[in-house]
Amino acid sequence: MNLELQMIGTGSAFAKTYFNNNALLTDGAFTLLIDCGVTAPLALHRLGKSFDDVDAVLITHIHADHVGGLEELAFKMKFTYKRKIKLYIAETLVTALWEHSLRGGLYQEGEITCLEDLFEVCPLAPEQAYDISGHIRVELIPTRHIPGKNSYSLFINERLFYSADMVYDPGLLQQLVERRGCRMIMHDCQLEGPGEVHTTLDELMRLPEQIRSITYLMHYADNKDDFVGKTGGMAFIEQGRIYSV
Ligand SMILES: Nc1ccn([C@@H]2O[C@@H]3COP(=O)(O)O[C@H]3[C@H]2O)c(=O)n1
Ligand SMILES: [Zn+2]
Ligand SMILES: [Zn+2]
Repeated sequence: MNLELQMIGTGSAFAKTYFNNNALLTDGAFTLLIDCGVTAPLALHRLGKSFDDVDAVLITHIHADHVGGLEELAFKMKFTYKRKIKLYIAETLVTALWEHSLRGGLYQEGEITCLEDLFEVCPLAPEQAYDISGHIRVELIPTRHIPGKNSYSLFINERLFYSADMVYDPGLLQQLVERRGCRMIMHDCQLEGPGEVHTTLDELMRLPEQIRSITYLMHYADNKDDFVGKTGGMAFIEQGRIYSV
C-alpha cells in the first residue's frame, strides 16, 4: 500500500522562506507527524490543518527545528483536544526531551510533571521496526549529526529512507539500496559551505547515478532556487506537495 507524505516544511534550521523540515505521513486512516519544529503550528495552519489532524508524533533528534513546536502540540492536545497521542522517540532521547527541552514550558504542579502526563510515550530501540499504524512501519537508524548528540534517521516500510539531520554517509545509503530494498531517499541537503553537521549538495552529487536517481532533497536554505537544475538529477522536495511513497 502506498502512503502519502507531505512536508509541512522543507527548510533548514534558520531558513526564513521555508518552514522547518517536518512531515505528515499518512496511510489514509492514520497521520504521523515526523518532527515538530518551532514553525510546525503555523505550517499546519497554512495548509488548512491543525494538530487535531495528527494521530501520533515521531521525533528524530532534539533541535528546535525538530522539537520546538512540541510545547504547543502538548498544550493543545491536553487542554483543547483532550487527547493523549503517542510520542515515538528513541529510548536514548526520552529523558533529555523532558528535562532539557520541554519541562521549562510545560511543567504544572500536580497536573503536568512528566512527559507521560502529556503523551503516551513509546520509546523505540534503534534498528528494530515498529508498527505505528496498520500500514506504517518505522525503524530508527542512528546517524551522525552533532558530536555527542543522538540523532536517528528513519527507514519507513522497508522502502523509504528519510534522513534526520546527518553528515554524509554514502555507505549507509548504498547498503539500504543494495541490500534492503530502499526505493526512495529523502535527504537533508546543505547547499553551500562545509557540511560539518549536515550532508552537503557537493557530497550527494558524488553518489552513484543509480542512487541519485531515487534521492530527493530537503532541509534546504532560502536560496534553493539558485540550485535548481544543478543537483545531478536529484529533485528538491516541495513544501506542501503530497508525494506518494
Ligand atoms: N556545530 C554546529 C551546531 C549547529 N549548527 C547549526 O545549528 C542548527 C541546529 O539545527 P540543524 O537543523 O541541526 O542545523 C544546525 C546548524 O545550522 C552548526 O552550524 N554547527
Ligand atoms: Zn534540522
Ligand atoms: Zn539538527
